[in-house]
Amino acid sequence: MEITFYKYQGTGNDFIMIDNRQETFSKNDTKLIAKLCDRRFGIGADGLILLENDAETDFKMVYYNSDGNQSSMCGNGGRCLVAFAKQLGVIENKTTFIATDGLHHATISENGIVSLQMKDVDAVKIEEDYIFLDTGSPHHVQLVEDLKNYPIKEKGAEIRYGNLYGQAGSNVNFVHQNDTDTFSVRTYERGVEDETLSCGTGVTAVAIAMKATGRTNSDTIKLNVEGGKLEVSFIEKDGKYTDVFLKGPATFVFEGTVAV
Ligand SMILES: N[C@@H](CCC[C@H](N)C(=O)O)C(=O)O
Repeated sequence: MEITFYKYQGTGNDFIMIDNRQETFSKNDTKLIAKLCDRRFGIGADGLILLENDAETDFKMVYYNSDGNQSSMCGNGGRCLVAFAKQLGVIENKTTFIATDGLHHATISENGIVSLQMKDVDAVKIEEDYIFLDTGSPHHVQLVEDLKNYPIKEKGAEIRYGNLYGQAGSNVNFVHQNDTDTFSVRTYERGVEDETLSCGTGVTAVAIAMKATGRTNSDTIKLNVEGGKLEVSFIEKDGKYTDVFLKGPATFVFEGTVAV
């Protein structure tokens, strides 16, 4: 059997997109999904995303990490899925879709910039040397001195598999402040078990964490990631974050078919 797939990337976080509105894809085949994401034996990607029909919204998002397991919300993947939905003709320039963490509203510009509304954040756990919050996926955030040379995979895995986060683990974001409203971020991603070039829920967590700890007074924050630039904006009132938007490019790379 052959399946048609579309490869997208959002600031270097890359995904296999599949139109599963006919529900023909083997959704529970963890080994197949991991093989499709494998960068030597498969197509290669940080994750795989299914676009499915939904009775109440434009479409449903189903997200898998490259380990083949279904996971929590993917911000860059959500942005790429909006662009994919437009390419398929499912939407024009705005949409509401459902994902594992609830409803998401989004717009896409003519030049492929997607602004995705993320879930509200009511709880930010501030510790002495790190911050933890959930932006649709769990994120550990900590500032480091020399981000450029920091051992991301080694230190990220220590935290991800350490005692802090138990069986579920967490994504881990290492941060450097560049100026009053700009930060550089490198992310170790749970379920990829390596550094990715960008993580959308991760930079959203960093932006909120930097506001919550007084590192910035801005409500629109620029994030430099290894694969490009993203922007996060929000409304903060009494430690609650609403109208949270993740904005940046979502790019179609190629279309193909693969034997499964
Ligand atoms: N790259 C994603 C995050 C995907 C989910 C994450 N790896 C997890 O399992 O929590 C993003 O852009 O948010």
